[in-house]
Amino acid sequence: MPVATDTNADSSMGSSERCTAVILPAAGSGRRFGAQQNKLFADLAGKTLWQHAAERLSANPNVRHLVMPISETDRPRFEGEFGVWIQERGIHLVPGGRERTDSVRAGLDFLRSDERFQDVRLVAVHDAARPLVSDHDIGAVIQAAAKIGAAVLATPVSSTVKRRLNDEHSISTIDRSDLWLAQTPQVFRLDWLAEAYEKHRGRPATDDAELVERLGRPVALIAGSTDNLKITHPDDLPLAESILNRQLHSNTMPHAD
Ligand SMILES: Nc1ccn([C@@H]2O[C@H](COP(=O)(O)OP(=O)(O)OP(=O)(O)O)[C@@H](O)[C@H]2O)c(=O)n1
Ligand SMILES: C[C@](O)(CO)[C@H](O)COP(=O)(O)O
Repeated sequence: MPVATDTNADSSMGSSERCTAVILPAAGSGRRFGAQQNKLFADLAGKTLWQHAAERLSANPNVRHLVMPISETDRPRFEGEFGVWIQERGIHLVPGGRERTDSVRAGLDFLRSDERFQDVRLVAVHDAARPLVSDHDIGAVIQAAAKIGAAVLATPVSSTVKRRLNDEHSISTIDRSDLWLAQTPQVFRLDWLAEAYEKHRGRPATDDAELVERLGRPVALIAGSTDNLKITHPDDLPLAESILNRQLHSNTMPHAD
């Protein structure tokens, strides 16, 4: 599969064909982060992680709707402490599920069940735990999906990859030359993602692209940035703070003439 690093999107494709709804899965438990609360409520430069993610996706001109699957445990906090913020941005809260795919399915079912969203052609699924995705990368993956039907952001593997065999001291090395680390947003034609979830019978999948791959559909790989990290472990938060400082600083630095 060729890797598109800069999509020359089909400019003839009108904005209506790129009308995008975002599903922002936020219903996880943050087990690996180890906090008392859902890691998505962690503070990053004065805003929570999920708010950074929601704002960045909403800033793309193709994004018309945002649906956020949440856990019922967190619902009082989302509706209380953040209720006005959510309402002002027209974010729709839906009950998430046990697995990430259950939460995405819930968001997808909500989009497909309501005529308010009949203009949607593309669905962008983005982890609420990825607060630092860039405008450029969001635009690139949406444009690629508008052209190809499906696209994911990813970064090439830059370290040697080892597989641990049965004996803990036995390992093997995997050829990394065509290996990429998938990120989100992952963007799909609505009908492709709907078909993928209709045919999904619970076989584990750690991302949504895998479900669309199982249909045999093309999925473009769009080279993204390592800045777009997923906050998974406690050490990821200070790393995100330094990345955000750099992003903010570079945006405000006067351009050298
Ligand atoms: N049942 C689930 C599981 C995950 N997610 C969301 O999917 C994204 C990526 O998942 P991950 O980073 O694994 O978050 P958690 O599942 O919360 O983390 P952990 O596996 O450590 O519990 C997160 O925004 C998370 O909230 C979700 O909406 N529903
Ligand atoms: C979807 C994803 O972010 C792509 O890398 C990743 O698979 C999510 O994994 P998680 O264990 O649900 O965080």
